[in-house]
Amino acid sequence: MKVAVLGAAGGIGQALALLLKTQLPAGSKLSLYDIAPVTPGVAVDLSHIPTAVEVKGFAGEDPTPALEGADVVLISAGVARKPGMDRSDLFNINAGIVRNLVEKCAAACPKALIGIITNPVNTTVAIAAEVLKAAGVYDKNRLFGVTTLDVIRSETFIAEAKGLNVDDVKINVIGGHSGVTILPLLSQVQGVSFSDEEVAALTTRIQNAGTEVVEAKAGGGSATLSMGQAACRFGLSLVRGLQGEENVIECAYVDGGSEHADFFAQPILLGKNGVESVLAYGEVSEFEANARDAMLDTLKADIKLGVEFVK
Ligand SMILES: NC(=O)C1=CN([C@@H]2O[C@H](COP(=O)(O)OP(=O)(O)OC[C@H]3O[C@@H](n4cnc5c(N)ncnc54)[C@H](O)[C@@H]3O)[C@@H](O)[C@H]2O)C=CC1
Ligand SMILES: O=C([O-])CC(=O)C(=O)O
Repeated sequence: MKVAVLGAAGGIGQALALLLKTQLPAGSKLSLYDIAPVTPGVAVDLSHIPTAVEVKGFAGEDPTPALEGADVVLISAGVARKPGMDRSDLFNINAGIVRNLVEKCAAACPKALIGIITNPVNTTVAIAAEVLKAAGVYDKNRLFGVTTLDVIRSETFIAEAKGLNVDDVKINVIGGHSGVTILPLLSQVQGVSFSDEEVAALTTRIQNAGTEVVEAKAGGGSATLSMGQAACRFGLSLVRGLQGEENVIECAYVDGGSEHADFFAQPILLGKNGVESVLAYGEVSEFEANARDAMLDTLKADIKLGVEFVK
């Protein structure tokens, strides 16, 4: 199994690479690419950790050598937010970066599962899809917006608020990955109930959790370590699915035939070809149904921006 990380010298990339070096199955290959010249050195550094995962690092303008033979590509290349910015403010720079990198994926590893971390995810995933379509290699089951950070934050905040063992907390987070488009389905969490006030407060905290980190880092970037953990969880789930493991389920932002929008985050069953099936997200409360319906104009506009950027 070969996993490539694009943006590997960055805050997320380095954390993710470390976790993958220590957690990928024995015999895996880890391929690190970034425009930053330090990247081969990041790989040398990681290569001294005694695990049966081979690491190689690549820098420069062309990611192709890093991508050849890749089964999974995780993309965190691009710029991150500073206080006062929205994720959509990253579009001007990150749209072109994602377009160019996915063009290289289409040529070098057209069958790879591609996970997009770079913001604004609601839009960059649509860009990636259009690029893959233009190259004639689009398979909707192989492209994912990584929204796992919203899931792990929800698990953490719910466990804290309710005094639960965090390992026992499971939740679906649907929609997209910014502001009101992030919708944790708190009504479905087993073994616990929330007052209306708690639902409102927890939902808002989960939606604003990225900003919480951006403000706390005070100009030094956005979530990197928790995102590294989230991307590792998601990447390992992709690998487990590819290896034929059963019942591997994650929420992700996919082109899954949703009635709500062309791309929508919801639970998916992973398998040997990426998305094995898109799962229903189940019953929702009135609060959640209203929040879901209210987000759709924003989500659809974010998607349209990405489609038009490529066309
Ligand atoms: N999906 C999600 O839940 C989350 C997404 N993000 C997003 O992830 C992205 C990366 O964040 P950080 O790692 O904190 O940023 P960072 O600035 O620490 O790292 C970004 C890396 O991308 C590299 N890069 C820039 N252009 C490139 C190109 N054309 N090819 C290859 N590498 C290139 C840079 O050299 C840098 O090493 C941001 O857009 C951020 O908003 C951040 C947190 C959560
Ligand atoms: O908020 C940001 O800019 C980074 C991000 O997507 C998150 O932490 O969820």
